[in-house]
Amino acid sequence: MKGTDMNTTATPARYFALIPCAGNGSRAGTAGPKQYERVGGQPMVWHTLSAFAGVKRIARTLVVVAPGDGFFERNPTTSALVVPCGGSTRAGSVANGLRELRRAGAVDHDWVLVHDAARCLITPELVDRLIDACSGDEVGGLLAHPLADTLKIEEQGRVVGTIARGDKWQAQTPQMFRLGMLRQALEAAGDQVTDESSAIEAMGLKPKLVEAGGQNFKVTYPEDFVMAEAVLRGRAR
Ligand SMILES: Nc1ccn([C@@H]2O[C@H](COP(=O)(O)OP(=O)(O)OP(=O)(O)O)[C@@H](O)[C@H]2O)c(=O)n1
Ligand SMILES: C[C@](O)(CO)[C@H](O)COP(=O)(O)O
Repeated sequence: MKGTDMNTTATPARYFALIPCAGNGSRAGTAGPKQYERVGGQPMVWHTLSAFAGVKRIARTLVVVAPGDGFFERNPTTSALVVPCGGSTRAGSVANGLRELRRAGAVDHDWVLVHDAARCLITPELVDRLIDACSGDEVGGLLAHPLADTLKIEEQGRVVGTIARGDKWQAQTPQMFRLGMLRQALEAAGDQVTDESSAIEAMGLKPKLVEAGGQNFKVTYPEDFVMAEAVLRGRAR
């Protein structure tokens, strides 16, 4: 499918945020899901949601949580739509969230910005940068950062090769695509793809890379909490 197929409708496209928040954070070593751990005095996902609440162009934010997750019932402080439709993989959670967005009134030519709950250092400025860079684009795109380290190939604990890094970028989120195109791409790609861009690439399309710096990292390992705290403390000064 070509991106232009999605542009032929009379109503202007709106922007929706979809936050996959249904993981359990096994690599983080926390007692519960890492997105609810406190960072900078608040549950991590609060920072994520308040960044999106600060973006005027976002019509609605939908948060995908795991079935049975009671966090938002116990802490009802967000205007986002929270739906317990999480899947067993991130891609499954995103696909289910897209279905819920349609139920909430989004249509195929609307843009969806998919963003990890665990990328809590996102800012309204970065979200706006992505929207500005991609809303005139046929395909869409993602925030990303050029790789700074040399990349090694490992076999049994030893280096067997080095990969040239000049054209390598670290994919971040949000990743922004038309709802209809993304739904089709994920359906075709299956639920093992690790980001939306991979599914779109598998359709032969080339998402746009939008430089976002290194602070928008995903809190994945225990030490990432310390770094996230430090960044938030620096911003509060
Ligand atoms: N079945 C899943 C798995 C992940 N996620 C969400 O996708 C984002 C990125 O995933 P990741 O960092 O891998 O989170 P977890 O799956 O929670 O972590 P881990 O892989 O260490 O278990 C997170 O916000 C997570 O909550 C989701 O919505 N549904
Ligand atoms: C979507 C993502 O954050 C882009 O870097 C990443 O692919 C998520 O991967 P994970 O396997 O869920 O950690």
